Amino acid sequence: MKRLLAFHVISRHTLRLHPPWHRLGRTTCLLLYAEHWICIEGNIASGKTTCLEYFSKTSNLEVLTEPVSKWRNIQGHNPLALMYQDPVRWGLTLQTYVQLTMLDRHLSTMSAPVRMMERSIYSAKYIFVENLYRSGKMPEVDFAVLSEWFDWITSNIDIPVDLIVYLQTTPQTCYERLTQRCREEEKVIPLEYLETIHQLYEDWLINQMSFKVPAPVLVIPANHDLQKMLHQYEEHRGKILMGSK
Ligand SMILES: Nc1ncnc2c1ncn2[C@@H]1O[C@H](COP(=O)(O)OP(=O)(O)O)[C@@H](O)[C@H]1O
Ligand SMILES: Nc1ccn([C@H]2C[C@H](O)[C@@H](COP(=O)(O)O)O2)c(=O)n1
Repeated sequence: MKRLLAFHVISRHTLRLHPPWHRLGRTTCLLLYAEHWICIEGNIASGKTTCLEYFSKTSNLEVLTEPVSKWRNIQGHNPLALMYQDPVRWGLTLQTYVQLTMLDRHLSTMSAPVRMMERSIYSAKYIFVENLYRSGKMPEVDFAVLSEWFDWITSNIDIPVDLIVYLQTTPQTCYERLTQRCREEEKVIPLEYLETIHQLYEDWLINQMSFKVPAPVLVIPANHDLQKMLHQYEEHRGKILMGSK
């Protein structure tokens, strides 16, 4: 359901940001200005950033990429690399920081009525933390601390999501794209890791049998080459951006 931004509109000066609207009455403006929050979800290297880049050219749309650069450099430390080197020791460190930075993304001031965000605080917990814990690489006490933090955040803070776009790939496709992208920290990732992440995503968003899904899910098959992917994004543009059929 869309939220009407009565107080948002006034406090964030969005009337000033969208000049043509100042000619309408305030009530009309408030009724017109509804937020639409989209989260792009998918396995590692499934094409999320590429999808966001494509939609970033759309007017009245704000794109929020995952804060990976922060995860690779916090005051000179690289918790992403540390986590891949020794997940038992550094999993909690990375995931605590991921949770904080994703929350910060969710709560950042909106500059456009439609917001497209890469992943979410939900997938951080339901996919990556869950994976560390289930694979025996996160001690129970670390998992308990992260879970209490997550439960507190999601029960006390409104984190709006209207649509989840799931880029559905095979783990093999992701493995090939990840190898081609060649991010230094990820060179240690085996195909089996991507298979586990894939299964967690499928259980969450397709089978809907693991965790609560916070919004309707639009599945886009994403094994295709770039040209076909862009074509699909165009085909689904209305559904993605406005939630229309
Ligand atoms: N449809 C596609 N076909 C082939 N390569 C792709 C496609 N989409 C993205 N890539 C490439 O795959 C790599 C991972 O894509 P990226 O968008 O960074 O994934 P993510 O953000 O999901 O990790 C990048 O090198 C990107 O250029
Ligand atoms: N909660 C998370 C989120 C992401 N990661 C890792 C996975 C990748 O190595 C990297 C960025 O992911 P991408 O955008 O390329 O899919 O961060 C994690 O470990 N925990």
